[in-house]
Amino acid sequence: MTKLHAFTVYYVKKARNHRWRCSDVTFWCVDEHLCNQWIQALKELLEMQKSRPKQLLVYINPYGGKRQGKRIYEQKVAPLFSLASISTDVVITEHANHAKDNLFEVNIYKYDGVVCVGGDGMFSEVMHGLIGRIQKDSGIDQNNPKASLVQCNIRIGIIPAGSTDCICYSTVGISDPVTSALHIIVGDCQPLDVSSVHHNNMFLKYSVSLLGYGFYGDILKDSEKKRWMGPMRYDYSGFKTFLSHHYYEGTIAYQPAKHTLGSPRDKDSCRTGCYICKKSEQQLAEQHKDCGLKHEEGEEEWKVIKGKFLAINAVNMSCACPRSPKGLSPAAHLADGSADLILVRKCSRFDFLRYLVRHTNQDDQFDFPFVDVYRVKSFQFTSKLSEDNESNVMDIGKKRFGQFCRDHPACCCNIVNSTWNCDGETLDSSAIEVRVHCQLMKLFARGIEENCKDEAAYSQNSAEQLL
Ligand SMILES: CCCCCCCCCCCCC/C=C/[C@@H](O)[C@H](COP(=O)(O)O)NC(=O)CCCCCCCCCCCCCCC
Ligand SMILES: Nc1ncnc2c1ncn2[C@@H]1O[C@H](COP(=O)(O)OP(=O)(O)O)[C@@H](O)[C@H]1O
Ligand SMILES: [Ca+2]
Repeated sequence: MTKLHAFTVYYVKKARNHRWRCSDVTFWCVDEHLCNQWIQALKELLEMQKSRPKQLLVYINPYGGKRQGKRIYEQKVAPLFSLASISTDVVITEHANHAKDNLFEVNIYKYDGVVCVGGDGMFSEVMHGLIGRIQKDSGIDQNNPKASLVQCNIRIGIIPAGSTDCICYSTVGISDPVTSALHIIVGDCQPLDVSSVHHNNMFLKYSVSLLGYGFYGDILKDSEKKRWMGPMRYDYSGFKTFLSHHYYEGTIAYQPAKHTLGSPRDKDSCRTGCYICKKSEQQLAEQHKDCGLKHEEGEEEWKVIKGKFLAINAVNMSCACPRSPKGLSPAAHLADGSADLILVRKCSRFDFLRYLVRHTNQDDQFDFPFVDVYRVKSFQFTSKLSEDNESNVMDIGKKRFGQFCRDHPACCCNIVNSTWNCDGETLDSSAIEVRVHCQLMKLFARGIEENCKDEAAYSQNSAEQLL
């Protein structure tokens, strides 16, 4: 009988396992003026949310993971962005390094954030583009391993469409494109530690998830030849690498992270609004203030370990992913200015398997006599082979034996080098120097939220997050 007026509110609904969904509710009203007042008030409230992005630059890797990046973005993400009035410039990459190079050319400062659709490798590319561009614009030389890098305030959003998607999983709690899109829309912000990797005063790469030598380096190297297999390539190469059971000899020197409150053996992990990250960042800033710039990090205590290792893993975050929901170091922190250095010494195949299996269950993977874990702010690695080469102890017999071993990898010998797996990209050098830069960049995420047991709390919270 009477004409009804209406408006629809779209909001975030929290579902199980850290999944977010977009839901809507329509309000009806007979009074047109009242209806418009409500719409106006809601628009003004949204306008006040300054952390929400309005303009985004999007890079899509059409070949990542199961090659679904373009479809995922167009079908699941773009409609949400347009609902939230976010305007986008979309680049579908045509080759590796396209996104990275592009970030050095475009006016990045007009965007509120950069979104990458792909896996950890694609994220790494975008991160290198952004951090590299900011350093270039600020006149910082990335080749200087001691340079104090300029923080990047342009946030990166990850729409997972890759093979491992560990960075997304470890910062959101799930690899789900819709959940990640909603975190971008509500303007979440999660600072992230970044490690710089150098060799002989030459910048090689940045790393945020896994920097792995031995087991994970060998898996990556083998799996690159099997890209056609998609994400399965890692299981195939993982199995092969497990059987080959290579160990590598080398020396690690590290500086313990004294500013952090936590330890890698803690029972509690990094969660939204993490107190340990906040406190550790403050203490690090105070240390820097107290010591002034004259305090050289090189002067601080270094600990040295020599040995034969099946794997050397340095992680800036837990590295949780669907394959291992608790990750390589379950208590690692996203933004405490430290990395967890995990050393897995030579052991039997059976023991190594026991170690691997503990990544998938509740048992402690550090509780083995052949596994050590340290929280560090920097470390260096030199393989036995490069040490020998550098000191010119070139034994012809050893060289021949090295050749023999390359031809017969089943012999498990330790003469050849492995490669470093740096967030899913291989590094050219085996000798590296690594330094953690506290909170160098920011993501559109909020860390993993504490599991909410009470279902009612989900619906109560949901109303706060209007789109
Ligand atoms: C027996 C089962 C053991 C399962 C152990 C699983 C441990 C998984 C830890 C994964 C840490 C991942 C760290 C993240 C790395 C990514 O940055 C990086 C790049 O990702 P992107 O391709 O998306 O760009 N990904 C990777 O380097 C891949 C890591 C490979 C993980 C697969 C490991 C499978 C191991 C299978 C061993 C099988 C032993 C079987 C013995 C009978
Ligand atoms: N158009 C493209 N063609 C080929 N390689 C690309 C393209 N765009 C990005 N890449 C590269 O592909 C690599 C893997 O991408 P990623 O999205 O991480 O997929 P995956 O998780 O399957 O490894 C990255 O190193 C990236 O530089
Ligand atoms: Ca960290």
